[in-house]
Amino acid sequence: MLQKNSAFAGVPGPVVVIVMDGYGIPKHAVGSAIEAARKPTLDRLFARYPNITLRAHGTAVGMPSDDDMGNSEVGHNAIGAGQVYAQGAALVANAIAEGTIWQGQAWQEVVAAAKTGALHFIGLFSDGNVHSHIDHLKAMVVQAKAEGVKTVRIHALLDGRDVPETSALDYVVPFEAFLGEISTDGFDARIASGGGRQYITMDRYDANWPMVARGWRTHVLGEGPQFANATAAVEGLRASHPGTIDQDLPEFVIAEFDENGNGKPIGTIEDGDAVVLYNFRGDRAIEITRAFVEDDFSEFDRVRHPRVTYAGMLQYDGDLQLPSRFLVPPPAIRDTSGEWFSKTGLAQFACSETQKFGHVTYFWNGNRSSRFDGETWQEVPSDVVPFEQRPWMKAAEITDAMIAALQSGQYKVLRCNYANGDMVGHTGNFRAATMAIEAVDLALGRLLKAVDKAGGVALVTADHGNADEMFELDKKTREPAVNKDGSYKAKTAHTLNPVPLILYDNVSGGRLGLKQSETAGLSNIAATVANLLGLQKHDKWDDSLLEVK
Ligand SMILES: O=C(O)[C@@H](CO)OP(=O)(O)O
Ligand SMILES: [Mn+2]
Ligand SMILES: [Mn+2]
Repeated sequence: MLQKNSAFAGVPGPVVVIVMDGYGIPKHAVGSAIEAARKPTLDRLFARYPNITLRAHGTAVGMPSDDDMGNSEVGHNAIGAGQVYAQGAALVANAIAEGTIWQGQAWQEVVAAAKTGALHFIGLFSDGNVHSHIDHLKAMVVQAKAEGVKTVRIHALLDGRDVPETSALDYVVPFEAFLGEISTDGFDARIASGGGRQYITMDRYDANWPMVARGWRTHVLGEGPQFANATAAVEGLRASHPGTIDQDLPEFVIAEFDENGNGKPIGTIEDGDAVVLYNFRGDRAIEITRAFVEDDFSEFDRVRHPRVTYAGMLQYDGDLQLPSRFLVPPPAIRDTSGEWFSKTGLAQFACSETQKFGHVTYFWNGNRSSRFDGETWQEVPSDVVPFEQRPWMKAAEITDAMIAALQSGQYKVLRCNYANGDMVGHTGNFRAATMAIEAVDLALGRLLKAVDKAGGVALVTADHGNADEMFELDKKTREPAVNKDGSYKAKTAHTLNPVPLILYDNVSGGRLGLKQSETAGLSNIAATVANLLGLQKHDKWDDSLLEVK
């Protein structure tokens, strides 16, 4: 149980944490959908309520370096756990640098299997470091050759979401050159299939299984438009789908062609092969993993289920042991706020729409898929549409659910995530992103009234930036980069900007404030919530930011 706090007895009503996904504090007005949005509620909050900025990227959230942007996994892990752990990106990089990954049983089993079959790598093909890093893939290909593997096939998911929106060839061309150079002495490594990450394979939270089914048919069955290599595939698909950015490109299969032009896929996945999913982040890795490892599987018709030695880069879900074979142990996130509020007997409510549902549940609770006692989780089904067409997403419905939960009087701690700023920010559509922020603002206005009625307070924050920077920045000046024709290049990725923390409090009579410090970050939120509840923080949690006058 968390102990009572002598400095402050706690607010009368509940404490609500509101995460505006992808809402950073912009450095430039130009290109910021947040600056451009009409947002009277947020303007009022910033003007009248205590607010500070929090670090939400780099080492402050357990990423390898401060050049790494934040993301939902590390952000929600830090908020929920109140602590910073070295995250997947850092753990894998270290395991490779120190060579421990090669000594592990999982890698050895993969290599053993691949000596008779082929070794397949499936994953996000960029250096975004949100789900994966291409350097990890490269290191594994080199090591596989050194350990006597003969055939490597790569199934490359084009990014354009954590890296510039049409940058696929910046990765594919040098990588195919590297594979060409290393394919000597009987070693044969090639890209065998791929497609846009938002079109195949990398769905999350059961939002769109047909996406995973398309990935399966592409990678495993070798079905799809055929090309001679991945460079030709990207060029060909761009020509046939003008204006489509990398993340949305359709699937492709690499084939060898006979003299009649009939193509035979070079890398279907067969019995006896080994498969490594080299993404370290779990949300978008779980569904395709299930398709490989489950005997009894009904999400889609696999047509053929090859018996393979399957390994994840990490274990993506510790509760479900998914997958059972993994190359690097995941961060052992313990003593989360969800667990300790539960042990203290507080009823908790978590809500978001499908796209972010796991963020406020699974990531929040330290990559744990089961509930703690006293937790209620409510999912609002997301639309399956390009989100620039519906920038309001489910903000209204999430708000309805939160208001109902507040009115029920059942919950002492509530949390929700508004997906809009992030999901629409990722489309690169400035106008839609502006509307996304306006939708969140409208929702917030309604939700905060219900917080007042319940005698509670809210912490309004975000997990990382996105909509705050909708144009690529010049690498040197860090200002929005201008194309030759004076236009800007759309940016789809997260940002390195800090995020707000606003204390919406109409109950303490102005006694409560927030401490700004240079190190204040997302991991300070859990202790702040505890203090607002009149409780001391857990020893493991980073300090509270609450000031009591
Ligand atoms: O869409 C995703 O998978 C990531 C970007 O790669 O975004 P977020 O971390 O906000 O979920
Ligand atoms: Mn996010
Ligand atoms: Mn995002």
